[in-house]
Amino acid sequence: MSDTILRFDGVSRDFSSQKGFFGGKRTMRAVDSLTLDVPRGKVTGVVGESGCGKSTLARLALHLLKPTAGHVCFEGNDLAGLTPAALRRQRRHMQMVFQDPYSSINPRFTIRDAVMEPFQVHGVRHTRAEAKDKAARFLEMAGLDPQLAERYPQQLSGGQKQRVGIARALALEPDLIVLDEPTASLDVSIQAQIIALLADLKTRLGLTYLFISHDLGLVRYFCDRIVVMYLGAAVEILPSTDAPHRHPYTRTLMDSAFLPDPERRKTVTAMTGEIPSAFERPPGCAFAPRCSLASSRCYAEKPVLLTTERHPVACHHPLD
Ligand SMILES: Nc1ncnc2c1ncn2[C@@H]1O[C@H](COP(=O)(O)OP(=O)(O)OP(=O)(O)O)[C@@H](O)[C@H]1O
Repeated sequence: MSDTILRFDGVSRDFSSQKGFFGGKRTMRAVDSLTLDVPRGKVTGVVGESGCGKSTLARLALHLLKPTAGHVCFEGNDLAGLTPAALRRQRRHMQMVFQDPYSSINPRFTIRDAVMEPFQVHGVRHTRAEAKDKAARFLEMAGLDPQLAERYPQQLSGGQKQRVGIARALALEPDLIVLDEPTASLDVSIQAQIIALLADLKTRLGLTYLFISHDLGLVRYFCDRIVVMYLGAAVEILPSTDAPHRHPYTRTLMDSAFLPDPERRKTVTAMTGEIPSAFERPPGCAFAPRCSLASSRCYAEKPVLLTTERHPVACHHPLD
């Protein structure tokens, strides 16, 4: 079995939109030539400012979106090359937890129906009694009293709803779970409980997580490695949470986070300048207009993600 469960190989994703009332279509690149291995059994965090392509990456991972270019391979299989039936079989092994799990669930479903729905969608045959038993087991695994199964989502708190979202993701016994801002809409204390639950499930079930978040403190706490994205591209892949930041963007981003530990707290640096438009990408480094180290080369030549002696970084002038 390969150490890599999921691989993005030169993946790009474009979106088109109408330009003005009489204008033609114009295209923006939300994910740009991304090559990334997601190692089995680890938590890979994806961070970056709003609009940098994190959610698009999450959807590409599960083939909820098709890449415009490149390949997304799960367990070595290019998802775009699978028949619909084979893709459905693969999807059983890869699930997603959304920020708001109930945005995609029928509000007239009971909690039990919501947890059992993946069995129907994926054609997993169970008698009603077996399905009920399984739903109770997964609710318990997600830290919920199975007695809640008869209730409706609107009768649950935010944290309980997210636990139902997690139970639903577990129902098909996946290997990979993509977590797209799973705690972003929860209170801090509930957030901590959900993260503790996810950490426990990962150990117990040997899961792999792709964890999308804009919360840098949380990513540093929960993830084994961190992918830093900027305008659709991975600019640095930190192999551990204490690895030195070599891309000027990573350093500014990390320094702009508020750290609870006063020992580790640095002077907070605000990110200045605007992110270039994804409709009109600059020819060189997309971070150059905001970077104090930018040279003429940075404006002219796009840096590629190269594995230096330390770890992959896409910068002409990486920091020591
Ligand atoms: N379906 C779509 N149609 C057109 N543009 C889209 C679509 N989905 C995403 N985009 C655009 O792609 C870019 C990346 O969006 P994405 O949601 O992936 O970013 P993000 O990093 O997850 O942002 P946030 O943290 O705010 O959720 C944005 O400019 C967004 O407007």
